[in-house]
Amino acid sequence: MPELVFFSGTMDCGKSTLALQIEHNRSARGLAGMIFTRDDRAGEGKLSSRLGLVTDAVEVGDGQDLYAHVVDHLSQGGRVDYVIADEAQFLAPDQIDQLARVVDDLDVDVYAFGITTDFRSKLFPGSQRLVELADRVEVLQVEALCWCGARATHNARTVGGVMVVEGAQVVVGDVAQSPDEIGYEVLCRRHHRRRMTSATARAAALSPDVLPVTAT
Ligand SMILES: Nc1ncnc2c1ncn2[C@@H]1O[C@H](COP(=O)(O)OP(=O)(O)O)[C@@H](O)[C@H]1O
Ligand SMILES: Cc1cn([C@H]2C[C@H](O)[C@@H](COP(=O)(O)O)O2)c(=O)[nH]c1=O
Repeated sequence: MPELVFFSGTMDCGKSTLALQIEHNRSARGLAGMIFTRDDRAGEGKLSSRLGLVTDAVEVGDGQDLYAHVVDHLSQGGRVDYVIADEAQFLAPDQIDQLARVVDDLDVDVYAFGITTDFRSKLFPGSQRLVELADRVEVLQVEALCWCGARATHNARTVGGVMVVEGAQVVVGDVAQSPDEIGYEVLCRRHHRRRMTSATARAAALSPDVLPVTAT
């Protein structure tokens, strides 16, 4: 049975790498994929991984009907054996419904990849719809780690290394940005709740308040 699978995790846990591996293994066996993405860091119409691999993809626009896009391709004599949708958190809920329709009405597997929650730990609307509709939600096996060594489960947005909680839901960016840019850091829940990033933890450790007191 074809499936809608949602591969989810924090930023930087290997989702795009897995998407590219699925694409590689299937295309190596002569299968034809339709690859969708939206707002990848590498630029328009790209699906990229931090391991350096990149492939071309269809850049999804506002209001674009993904089911109609696949049907158009098929009706022009193209083949679609599977669909990959990266950065799926940026898709609209309607577009997730269209991907589910691709599975149900066209008998095509759809593999969607994305982060579940934003920097405020709120669900992205597209990810919420995926959780609601997917046949399976798969959490990636390679765990990203918080600075404390615990499994990272949350995405923090940072400015100058300090976690911020105000701002637009969508700001394309990366982990390990230069200090003056908006960046992201993955954290465990405990440190996300305490807004403690690696930089603020380091600063706290160096603060005289927490240095051992020596008798003079
Ligand atoms: N230099 C490196 N050597 C080995 N693995 C790396 C290197 N850089 C990144 N990675 C791996 O790539 C993962 C990020 O992959 P990517 O597909 O870009 O993540 P995502 O799409 O989930 O944000 C990291 O968690 C790490 O495992
Ligand atoms: C937490 C969060 C992230 N984003 C953006 C930042 C990146 O461009 C992508 C995630 O990409 P990745 O391949 O999973 O690293 O999402 C955002 O716009 N808003 C957020 O709250």
